[in-house]
Amino acid sequence: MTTAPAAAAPIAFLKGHGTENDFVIVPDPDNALALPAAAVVRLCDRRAGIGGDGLLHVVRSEAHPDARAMADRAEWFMDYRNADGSVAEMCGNGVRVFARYLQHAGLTDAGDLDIATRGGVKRVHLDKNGDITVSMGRAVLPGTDVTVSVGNRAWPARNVSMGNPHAVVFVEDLAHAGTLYDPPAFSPPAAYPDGVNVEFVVDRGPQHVAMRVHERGAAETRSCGTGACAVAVAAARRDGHDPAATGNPVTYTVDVLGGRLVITETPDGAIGMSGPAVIVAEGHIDPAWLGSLEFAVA
Ligand SMILES: N[C@@H](CCC[C@H](N)C(=O)O)C(=O)O
Repeated sequence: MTTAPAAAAPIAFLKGHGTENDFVIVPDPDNALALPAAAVVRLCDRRAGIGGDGLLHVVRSEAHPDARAMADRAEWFMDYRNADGSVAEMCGNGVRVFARYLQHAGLTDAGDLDIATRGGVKRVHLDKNGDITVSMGRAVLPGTDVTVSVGNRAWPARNVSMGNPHAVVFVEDLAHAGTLYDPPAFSPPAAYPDGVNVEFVVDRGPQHVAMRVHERGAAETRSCGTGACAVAVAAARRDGHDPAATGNPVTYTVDVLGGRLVITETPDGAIGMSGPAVIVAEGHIDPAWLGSLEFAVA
């Protein structure tokens, strides 16, 4: 008598977004799933898969080699992947959606929690008004001269690191960024050896700007949290605001295509970002489809 092989267990997923920067969420506390880049690409595919700008792999820090050293400070690790399957150091909207997932799953209460990321441990506050605030750490502004170009237009850009790389460009009109299907060109190449997220920014009013973004590993998205922080700091320096020099915090409102983020930099250089984060759906991934993708259980 032959025995049929045991059917693979369905794999749970959720879908969420923060200011319409959207993510496939895959809870996997014990890090039992192998998530090769090809599987991430198909899961994030908006036609053949679930669809998302990126994927949030939810793993206990002690179960992931990239996070084990942070396990005493943060129980959960955001193993973040871009839609093209690449790994990124940090995702500001992602960490807020990650916190919303932990709350939704009953794994944390309203209040403060620490989340491990490849960009270090981030403190997240679940506000009573429904927004989520994340302490993003400090921006680094290397001061290198960078040029960004789209078509026959070129602009000087401000190089800002939020753990991941950004080029912030002030433009007269957001339409000048074009369709943003393709990554904007930049020079010199050595400024961003691993690629870059590019933000195009216009003024809306005092300490109020609007931006579009081309995200490394995803194309144009409707929001980017680390990008909004980079934009707020670049705009503040352009406008002559430096909290470290004056001792006063500075707040910028950053409008993105998918909503609004509020960014505050305090005199110690720490940057806080507030905005909404929503879980919109949950379900199960068909294991046969996953099998056809060679998406394997480790
Ligand atoms: N959307 C994110 C940033 C995600 C990573 C980025 N594409 C990169 O490769 O650095 C955010 O909200 O910060």
